[in-house]
Amino acid sequence: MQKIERIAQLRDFLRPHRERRLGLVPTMGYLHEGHLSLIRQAAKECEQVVVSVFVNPLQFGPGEDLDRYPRDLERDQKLAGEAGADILFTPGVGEMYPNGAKTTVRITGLTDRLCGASRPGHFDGVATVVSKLFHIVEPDRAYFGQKDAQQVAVIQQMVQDLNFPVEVVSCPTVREADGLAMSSRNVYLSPEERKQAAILYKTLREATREREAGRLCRAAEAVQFIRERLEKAEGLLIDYVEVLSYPELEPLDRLDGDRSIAAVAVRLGSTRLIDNVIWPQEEGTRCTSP
Ligand SMILES: Nc1ncnc2c1ncn2[C@@H]1O[C@H](COP(=O)(O)OP(=O)(O)OP(=O)(O)O)[C@@H](O)[C@H]1O
Ligand SMILES: CC(C)(CO)[C@@H](O)C(=O)[O-]
Ligand code: BAL
Repeated sequence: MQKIERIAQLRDFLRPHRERRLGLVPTMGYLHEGHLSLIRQAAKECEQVVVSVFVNPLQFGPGEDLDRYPRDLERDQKLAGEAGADILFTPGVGEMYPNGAKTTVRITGLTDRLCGASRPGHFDGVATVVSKLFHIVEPDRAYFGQKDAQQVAVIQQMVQDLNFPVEVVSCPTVREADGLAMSSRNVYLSPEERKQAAILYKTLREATREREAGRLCRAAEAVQFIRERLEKAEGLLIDYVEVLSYPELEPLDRLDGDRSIAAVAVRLGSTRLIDNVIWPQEEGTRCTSP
């Protein structure tokens, strides 16, 4: 496993191996089983795997947790290597944005809702850095987690619109034993908040069961069902609860037609957590540009 910090060095390293199928797993580091599942999937499908670790300042808003975002490159290198990564790409901010960030990639529409609405500019930052990573690495496949379902939809749209020759693979959300979606930010939770956090997936699962039993037929009913339960949880502040079409993220009436997403974002103390389920339930998707 090679750790590379410089873009030019990464390109030199990859150049002689361009005939090999190359997988990219973009991350912000502090790796956990969720990330490792993406790396293992990439290693299964690709002959060479690049994992990027870059805490991208562009996707953090003012007052967000850029400065305290957890970091441990040494541990990331060990875990990524064990999971099957060949290269850990760890550029600094100056390497990625030597001129500041004068060029921005913006996907409209899809980014108006959910985290796009509650974190203005977030997806501009994500799309900009992911398009840079696609240009730098030129992967055949790129792996993302369904935990960040809106991010997957946004990247798929970007790949189609900008004709990136890359297949976007979305992988199922990996969860703790009590159902909490793994996230680097879970380390911010106090022991009490950590217990409370299980309510997110518990509620989404209950809603899924109700929908499958035919007792939740409309998006508005599902939103109300989820909201009512989350509102009862002590110390938890709802950012959003939405049920939309997926991946279009358009408002929906009935739930028995198109694929939909039930997505939630909450605050527990100083920690913002997100989770979602896709209805009908599925195990990740694949999408290539036309
Ligand atoms: N629990 C998980 N299961 C599957 N994929 C995940 C999980 N958590 C993160 N990922 C995916 O890993 C990639 C890198 O995510 P990131 O480094 O932001 O991790 P994170 O744990 O989601 O951190 P954050 O706390 O910032 O949400 C993204 O594609 C993300 O969707
Ligand atoms: C895709 C990503 C690595 C871009 O910074 C980030 O948004 C993330 O970790 O999900
Ligand atoms: N996993 C999404 C990255 C972010 O929250 O900034």
